[in-house]
Amino acid sequence: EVFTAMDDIQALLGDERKVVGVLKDLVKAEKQKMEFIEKYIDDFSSLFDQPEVNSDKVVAHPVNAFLLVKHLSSDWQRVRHLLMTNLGVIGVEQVEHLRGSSNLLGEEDMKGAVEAIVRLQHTYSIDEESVANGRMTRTSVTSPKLTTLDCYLLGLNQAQLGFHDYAIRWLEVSLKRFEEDERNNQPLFVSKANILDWLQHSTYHRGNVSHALAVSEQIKSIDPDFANVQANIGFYQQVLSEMTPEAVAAVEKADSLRPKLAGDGKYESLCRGEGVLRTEALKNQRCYLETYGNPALLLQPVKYEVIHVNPDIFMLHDVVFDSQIERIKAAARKDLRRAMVVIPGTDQHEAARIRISKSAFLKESADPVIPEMNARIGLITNLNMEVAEDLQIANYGIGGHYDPHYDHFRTKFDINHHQIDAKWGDRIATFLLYMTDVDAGGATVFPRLNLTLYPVKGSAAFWFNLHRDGLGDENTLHAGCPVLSGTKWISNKWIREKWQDRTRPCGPQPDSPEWENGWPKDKPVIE
Ligand SMILES: O=C(O)CCC(=O)C(=O)O
Ligand SMILES: [Fe+2]
Repeated sequence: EVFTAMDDIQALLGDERKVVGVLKDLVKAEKQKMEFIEKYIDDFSSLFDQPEVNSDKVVAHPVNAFLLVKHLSSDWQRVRHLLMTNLGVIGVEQVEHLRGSSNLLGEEDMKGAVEAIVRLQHTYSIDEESVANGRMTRTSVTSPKLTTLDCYLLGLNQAQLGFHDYAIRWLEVSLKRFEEDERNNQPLFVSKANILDWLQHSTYHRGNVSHALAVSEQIKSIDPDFANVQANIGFYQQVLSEMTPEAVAAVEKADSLRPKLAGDGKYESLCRGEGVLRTEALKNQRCYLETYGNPALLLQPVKYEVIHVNPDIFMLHDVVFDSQIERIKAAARKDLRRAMVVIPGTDQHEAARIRISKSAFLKESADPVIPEMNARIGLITNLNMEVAEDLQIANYGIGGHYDPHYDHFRTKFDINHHQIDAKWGDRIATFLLYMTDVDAGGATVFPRLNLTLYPVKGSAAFWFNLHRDGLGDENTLHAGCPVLSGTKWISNKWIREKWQDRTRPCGPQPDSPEWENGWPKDKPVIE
């Protein structure tokens, strides 16, 4: 896996500001060029296009003769030079030099960005008008109102990705904006027939042949020569002639009920904040201070917030310094940037670079901050770090998310999972450090427990994946919600099963013996 995501976009931005500067100069130069040529034309006209004056008489005037000679000699030389200088070519060279080959984004990147918008609309139930009007999020960062062409491109890319219901919604917005532009005499950068063409395509894919036919006929009335319009009409007529009127009516009815925008799964609803922050039973008791009797923690005990009991889930607060987080990020960037260079000997680069999330495991040798972190995690979880995996760093890109999953390998259906090595065993616990606050979205959710954990920079989610008898706890199913706005950086430490008996005794009972009435024994509540 490669590491790019938001960081990569930041890098693109710097170069792009220079590119825009170059283009501005270019437009200015091109305007001056055109102004001179226009003046060249006007000079001639003002000299000779005098009504009721004979051209012969005009050139008999010495000044006019001079002006005509000037027009044909020195002025022409200047115009000739301007016409021969192709500012466009110069501009292209400058821009491509500034961007460098690694900053060329392609179709895949476009698809990635479009897919992210679809996922965010779906997860957070955001309609396209809100997106198109710059009201996608309620954060301080806004987006501009989208143009007809923007909406059209979103629609056609969604159609190409097979999200036909979303495509239709976006193409309809595009159509509305097109008609507005037309009424207001605004320049049109896409034709109505093109918008309708993708609309008929997606409409057909949703099964509504009669409507696809109607849209195609509309295209034909605008432009009878539009590519494939005649063939499509013939095809749809053919398909319809083979359908019973009841079947046609049924699809029309089904299609007229626009699909629900919001994902109705538990995962999506928790991402939208429809869950709880901790179990009901823990409403009045939240935190205790933990030292594990360890002198190293006496001066600064760890603030354990109890989120859930069986499976045991905690939020640990203020576990690292911001300066440590910055060092971890820097170490990850250094390690991961190598993966995103152009593939040698080709002009290809990693596809879809702004998509989803990227991650990497960092060895202790990567940077002194890594062993420092590992030791700190051992101290505050009281678990043995000799049997833990390397620290994993992840950065989520636009719409980046992680579908519901277990961190453990062993299930009751697969007790000999190949990833459980004999020496270390399964992943007994997960320590998930949030290295950023997230503006909107990006929560960690537990669908079976109705829980939503919001990322807080410097806090860590910490939970046990295994029952005391060693079996994976299915209630630990969890997911990372799509990032709606902002950046999400996390570190994961997966701690293995072996040698953890001292602090996490195993036994025949699946659940924790240290708990009493939903609270850890002997821990005074603090607020
Ligand atoms: O991003 C999150 O909040 C969850 C990540 C996760 O579950 C994982 O990386 O295994
Ligand atoms: Fe996970």
